[in-house]
Amino acid sequence: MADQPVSSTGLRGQSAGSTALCTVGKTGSGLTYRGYDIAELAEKAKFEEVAYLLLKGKLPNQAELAAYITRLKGLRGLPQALKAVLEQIPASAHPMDVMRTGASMLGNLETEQSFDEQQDVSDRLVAVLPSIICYWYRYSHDGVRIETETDDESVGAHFLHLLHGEAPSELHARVMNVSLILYAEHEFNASTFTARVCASTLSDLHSCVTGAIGSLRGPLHGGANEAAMEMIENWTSPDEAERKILGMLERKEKIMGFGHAIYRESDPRNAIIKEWSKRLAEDVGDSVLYPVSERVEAVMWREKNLFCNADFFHASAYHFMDIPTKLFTPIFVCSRVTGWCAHVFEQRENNRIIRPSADYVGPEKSVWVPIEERD
Ligand SMILES: CC(=O)SCCNC(=O)CCNC(=O)[C@H](O)C(C)(C)COP(=O)(O)OP(=O)(O)OC[C@H]1O[C@@H](n2cnc3c(N)ncnc32)[C@H](O)[C@@H]1OP(=O)(O)O
Ligand SMILES: O=C([O-])CC(=O)C(=O)O
Repeated sequence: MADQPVSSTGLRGQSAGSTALCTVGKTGSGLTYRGYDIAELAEKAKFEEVAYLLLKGKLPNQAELAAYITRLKGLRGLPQALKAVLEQIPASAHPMDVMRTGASMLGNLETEQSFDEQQDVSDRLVAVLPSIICYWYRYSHDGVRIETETDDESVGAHFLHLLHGEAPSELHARVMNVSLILYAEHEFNASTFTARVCASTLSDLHSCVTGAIGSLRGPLHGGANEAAMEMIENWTSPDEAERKILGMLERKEKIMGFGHAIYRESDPRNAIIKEWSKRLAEDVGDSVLYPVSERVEAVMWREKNLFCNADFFHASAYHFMDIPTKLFTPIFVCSRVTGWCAHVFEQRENNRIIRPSADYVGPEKSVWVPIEERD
């Protein structure tokens, strides 16, 4: 890569295929799912409606949505063999590794036998991923074997119910709904591209999703919401936050939750989750974390013209709902699985194996040296 201009590394700015699912940054800061603006979806839709839109190709009518919600509710149970695997994973494991193992194990137990089953497999994944992470978390941390088949109407409420052992407040269920909508889909981001590359070999859906979870785990992608929380929770006042951020910038450290590969002006998801974070801060009587987060946002803009991406205010929002930091990125998985699966369907519909070329920068010709003569 040494001779490549920085602007073209990481495939930046190059089209790697087409999609009818999503536009990102088309006017510098916009985001649409199948043509619907993210702000409208976050205000008016249920996450399950958005999942339907992405996976089935159109918004459901009332009867279709009711049937879809009932269907998802019926798919929340965990097979005994999967519970047994989850019970083996220590409390010290990273929950994203648990998600990866959970998705992979499910692929052993409920293997996608043909692409005709892809809708069923994706519905099952949407319904069961919250059960997987919460079953492991409650077993490994609290020693309880929870019943994952709740009657909650939404994926978000189901998640919070399993995590906290009681149905969530209306406010928390609402914020989870918005959060899951915001995270559902984002064109050719790293994890989705991973899923599409895997799909392009005609592999199964569980393999595509398992690979995508691995890509989402990193702090430059989905892992940034956890990394942002680990940073801001150390600061007890906006002034301290400002001093620390200036120091980090001086040392050329990356500030997690800021910047974006595609957006140039702002990430449209930020204003939405920020507003909900503010509502939650008021609800819990916070006078530190939200003001600290706002100051970090202001300093980053003033110093570097860098804006918050979707992850930054998700950190405080999730924290205010009493969600342990290490479960932040798994929630992202519970949402993005809809986008991943929809992209796999799209890839399969018009497939050619994804196989780019590389610019070779190694030695021209190497001379073989017998092993006993090597230094
Ligand atoms: C849901 C999501 O996945 S959103 C992304 C979540 N990830 C993060 O929040 C991690 C922090 N952010 C970053 O690392 C980057 O902004 C990325 C990975 C998101 C995008 O990377 P790139 O496309 O390479 O960023 P971009 O080309 O815009 O960077 C321009 C400059 O800003 C700097 N920069 C970008 N983001 C940051 C940041 N968060 N903190 C400090 N400096 C930054 C870069 O180092 C680069 O500086 P340079 O020109 O001196 O090398
Ligand atoms: O698009 C990206 O590169 C990262 C991102 O914001 C997402 O996946 O939601």
